[in-house]
Amino acid sequence: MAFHGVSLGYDLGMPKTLAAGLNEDDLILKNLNFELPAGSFHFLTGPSGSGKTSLLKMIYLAQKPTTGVIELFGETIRPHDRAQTAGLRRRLGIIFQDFRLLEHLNVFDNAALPLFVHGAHFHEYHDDVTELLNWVGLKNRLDAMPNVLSGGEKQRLAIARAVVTRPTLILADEPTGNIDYAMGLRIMRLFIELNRLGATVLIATHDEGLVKASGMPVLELRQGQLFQRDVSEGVR
Ligand SMILES: Nc1ncnc2c1ncn2[C@@H]1O[C@H](COP(=O)(O)OP(=O)(O)OP(=O)(O)O)[C@@H](O)[C@H]1O
Repeated sequence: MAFHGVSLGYDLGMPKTLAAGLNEDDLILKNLNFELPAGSFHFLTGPSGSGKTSLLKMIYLAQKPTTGVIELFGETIRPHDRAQTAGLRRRLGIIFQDFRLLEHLNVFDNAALPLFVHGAHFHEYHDDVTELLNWVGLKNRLDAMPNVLSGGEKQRLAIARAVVTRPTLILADEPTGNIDYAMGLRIMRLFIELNRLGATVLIATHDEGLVKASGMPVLELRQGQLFQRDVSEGVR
């Protein structure tokens, strides 16, 4: 995954276009050039409003950059190429800040949905989905509907659903925002394990405690620029 000269500005909720007249001060993200090597693990930090969600959205192809080019899995993203978008998205696991669970499906079916959509059969994914839900502490909630779950339980379900397909790239937006520290550490261990198995991981977070405890490198957004911060302390 790589950004080449990527900038982003918003205009009335829509990404600004060059034709609208680019003013450097209007840009949320300014001329970003960086690469996330395959198999790497990074946190993405920065003050509220610094553009973390916007940056993730561009990677998962929900937001077109104002300028520049993004490469995903070795392909240059063509924003209007729907077939390409669908193909690339299949390799992504996304944990949204607002969970995006399906209210009419129970916990098990929400977690299994990406596999079901890919044509897998219940007997093929039953054990895997159950084990994953056990890992995120939802083993006793398999039949519960999303509307009775706590914020933390919804978040853990969203995490399970995002990683159930063993995606090539995992993007998470504040994945531990609603859960306690001990469960946050457990979730981090899950991400680290998936990373060890080959997934590239990028996690936007405000949680400096978890960042330090994980000891993984940090990309920090400040005033539209991206800085690399190495975290030497911490336990893996
Ligand atoms: N669709 C949009 N239209 C206009 N402005 C937007 C839009 N989305 C985000 N913004 C603005 O872009 C800036 C960056 O927002 P973004 O949500 O990317 O930041 P963030 O770092 O993820 O913030 P937080 O940590 O609070 O979630 C903010 O000033 C926000 O108001």
